[in-house]
Amino acid sequence: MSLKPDIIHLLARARGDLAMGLPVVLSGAEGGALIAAAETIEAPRLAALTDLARSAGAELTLAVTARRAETLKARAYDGDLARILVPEGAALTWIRATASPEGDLAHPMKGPFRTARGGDTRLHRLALTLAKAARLLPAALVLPLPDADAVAEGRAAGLTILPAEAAEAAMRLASPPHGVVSARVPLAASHAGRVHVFRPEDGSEEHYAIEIGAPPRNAPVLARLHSACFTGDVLGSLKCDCGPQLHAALEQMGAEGAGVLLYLNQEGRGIGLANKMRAYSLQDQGFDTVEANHRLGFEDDERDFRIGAGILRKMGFGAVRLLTNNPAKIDMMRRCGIEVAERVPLIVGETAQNRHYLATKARKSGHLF
Ligand SMILES: Nc1nc2c(ncn2[C@@H]2O[C@H](COP(=O)(O)OP(=O)(O)OP(=O)(O)O)[C@@H](O)[C@H]2O)c(=O)[nH]1
Ligand SMILES: [Zn+2]
Repeated sequence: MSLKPDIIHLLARARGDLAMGLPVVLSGAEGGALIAAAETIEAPRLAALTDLARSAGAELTLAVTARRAETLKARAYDGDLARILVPEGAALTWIRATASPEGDLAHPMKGPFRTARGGDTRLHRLALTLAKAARLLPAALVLPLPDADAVAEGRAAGLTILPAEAAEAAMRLASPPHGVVSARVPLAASHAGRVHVFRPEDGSEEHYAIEIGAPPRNAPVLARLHSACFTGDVLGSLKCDCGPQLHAALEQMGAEGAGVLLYLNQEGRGIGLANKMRAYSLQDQGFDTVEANHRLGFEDDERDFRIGAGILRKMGFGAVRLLTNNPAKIDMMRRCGIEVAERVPLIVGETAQNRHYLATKARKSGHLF
């Protein structure tokens, strides 16, 4: 048996390396690229990357999503992304300010930015996918490596070498979490509570299922797919309706005697807590929840609902009565092969502070209130 890591392990290493400011080598058919996350790279490694670019005569670019490019008024010739040319001698502050909207209003005239046009953008796209998977800002420095020798230098320096094609294929696949353990937990909403812990094969966050009673597997189960919201669920934030929705769903399951609530660690609709807090800062500058996501470079919703569907199936549920106001969740469940026999509305927790947030969800995301 080989002890070598496979592509799933290498992907987990790549996410960890990027999160800690280490570059990663993406290897292609011939050469590849050296990539680093704009949010975490520090000055000495940026200097090393710039030196390498200069000595190799290669163009260092900052890949950003088309959403971020729109805010920066940078031309996105590549559809969903733009490759901003990093000017000679650009400092770390330039990289960070281009990647992050924190200072956009204070310094509105950042550009003009020059962007690359033509050529292969595959590795840039993969770099952005990896940055998002590491819950970082979606912006990555990309330095093309001309040949196998350059890739070998990265290996010699101890960097993670990620075969690009295999990585793309592996990231497209859903990684169904497997059940690790379950135990009885009596809850205020029901004494017949049981918490199951699920662990994805790809080394990403664990997810939880809270089973109330003993719902039969051959009938639609009262179900809630709840995405983690540290501020709402734990702190009782008034900016959203998550906490009241969490408790109301459990209470309804307790009252009916059966149900399943999936607690999915997809904080901030899949962008992570740090990025959600960045979005909250933008909301304090007057942007709504969707605009804030876009200015950061994200789509409205970055969650992968295949995870929730996979957990339901692992638990033996094929049909649900889904507690939600979000029609996209119903569509996603159906597309993932879970029958939605009924939508059960879950309208609780409106406050003076979240009225605007809920109105935006209704107007822009089609929520049914
Ligand atoms: N990015 C971002 N995420 C937010 C914001 N406010 C709340 N969230 C997150 O949004 C998610 C809310 O998820 P859900 O409770 O599943 O809500 P939903 O998709 O609106 O659908 P239903 O509640 O089922 O109707 C949680 O992960 C929160 O952390 C925000 O302003 N920006
Ligand atoms: Zn919330």
